[in-house]
Amino acid sequence: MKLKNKKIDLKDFFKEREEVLQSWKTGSDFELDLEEAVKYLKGVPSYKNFAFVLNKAKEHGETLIQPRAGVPELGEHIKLLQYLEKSGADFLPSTIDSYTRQNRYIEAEKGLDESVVKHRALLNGFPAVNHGVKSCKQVLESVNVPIEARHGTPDARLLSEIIHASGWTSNEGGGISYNIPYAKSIPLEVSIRNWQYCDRLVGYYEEQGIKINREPFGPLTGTLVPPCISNTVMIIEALLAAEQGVKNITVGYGMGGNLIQDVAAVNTLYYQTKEYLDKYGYKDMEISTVFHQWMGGFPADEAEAMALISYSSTVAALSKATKLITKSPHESMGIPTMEANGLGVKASKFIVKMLKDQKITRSADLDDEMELIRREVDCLMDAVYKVGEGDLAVGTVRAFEQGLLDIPFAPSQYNAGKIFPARDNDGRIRILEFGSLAMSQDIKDFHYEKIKARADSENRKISFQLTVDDVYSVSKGALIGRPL
Ligand SMILES: CC[C@H]1O[C@@H](n2cnc3c(N)ncnc32)[C@H](O)[C@@H]1O
Repeated sequence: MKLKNKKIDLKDFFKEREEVLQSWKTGSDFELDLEEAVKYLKGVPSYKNFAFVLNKAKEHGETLIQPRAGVPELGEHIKLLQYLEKSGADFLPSTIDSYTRQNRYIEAEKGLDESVVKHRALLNGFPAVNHGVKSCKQVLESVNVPIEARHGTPDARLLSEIIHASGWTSNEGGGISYNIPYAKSIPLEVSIRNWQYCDRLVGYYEEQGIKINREPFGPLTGTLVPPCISNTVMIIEALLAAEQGVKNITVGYGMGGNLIQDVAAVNTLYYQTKEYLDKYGYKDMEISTVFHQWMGGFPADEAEAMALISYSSTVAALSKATKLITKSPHESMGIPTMEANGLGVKASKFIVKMLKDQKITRSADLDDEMELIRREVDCLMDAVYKVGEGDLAVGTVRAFEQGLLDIPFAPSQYNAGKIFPARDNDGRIRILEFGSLAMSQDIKDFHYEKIKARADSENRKISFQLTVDDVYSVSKGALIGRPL
């Protein structure tokens, strides 16, 4: 099918839906009949509707807390979510396992069965497709806050059908953000088209009067991603979703580490997402932002990990992001215990409450950083529309093919991987090697100057070593990877 950024015709959607529901046995559950699903979704109380709770938080200038969490067994997963709700989570996830993310439902089934027999988690998340709608409804009915599916799935069509029919009113991901950082060999035109389907399903529910939130995955590879790149991907995915009828969108940003740059990035992300949605005719959009606590390497020491979680929460609160995705003191080891996950929620909530009525004073420095990000994003967006001859979906595929868009440290063969970031003397993420990134010369010169100043202050030449040192520095307790 020829990719284009156009709302999928309902007739074509229903036809494709038949195939999607046949891709695993739980797809034929009666509860997936759309009338059934609409009826159930209309019965979800507003305090468990993700879009409703987000809109309210935005109105009151609140930053709400959400962890990641998912274990294979239904009973254990419910216990985990109830514990995290008690720890103060305003939203709950269900983090989906890696087999499900690759549509490998046979292995997910085996892992789930073995987990039940051995009463041990043998999957790294909750296999929602294998559980099916009935069990996913049980998860929702066991908690008192909204639930979102969090995963990393290039083809999330069946997963999205099942979680929404189960009353989970938010879904994370997108055709770029759940492909390039997660998969090696999925063509972008495939993942973008799959996510147009997921967004069209949300558009269908919106047409029935049901609000559903969509959250593109902001951090991408979570390693020194320049704000202009993640913001551009967010704006593209917001535009693609809006074309399919999505109305409630949370655009995301992964903490970079420098306070001013992070606050600038979140605020510019919000304003430019709104600006581009307005510009392309999507007027009645409800936009919010989500800040992800540090996504790079974590210190092993639990006190240092908690300090990093608290610092991340401070930045999130000062950026006035609508939502904050938390980490735990077990981050450096892997999936946290329930208790450790709860500690991350509690500490984050405490900091956010302490900063509720405080804000960063506007300054020339903050304004300059916001203006820089705005100009960088405009350069990239202009290039995408140009190379796509006006079509955003086509432009995105071609921009990645030509390296005009390029995400650092991504595994995908469809990503050029020629761009290298490094921090400047304040620890702000700059671009050391631009590859073919579509950026104006004056901006390139600015980045060079900033990195040169840092290299000079460290008495060393500009080289890829700066990038390498910065990849590891935070886990070693410093923002900038200075020579010893
Ligand atoms: C995007 C990567 C993040 O997701 C986290 N993560 C992945 N799977 C789970 C999981 N099953 N429970 C809690 N956190 C999880 C992981 O610790 C990392 O912080």
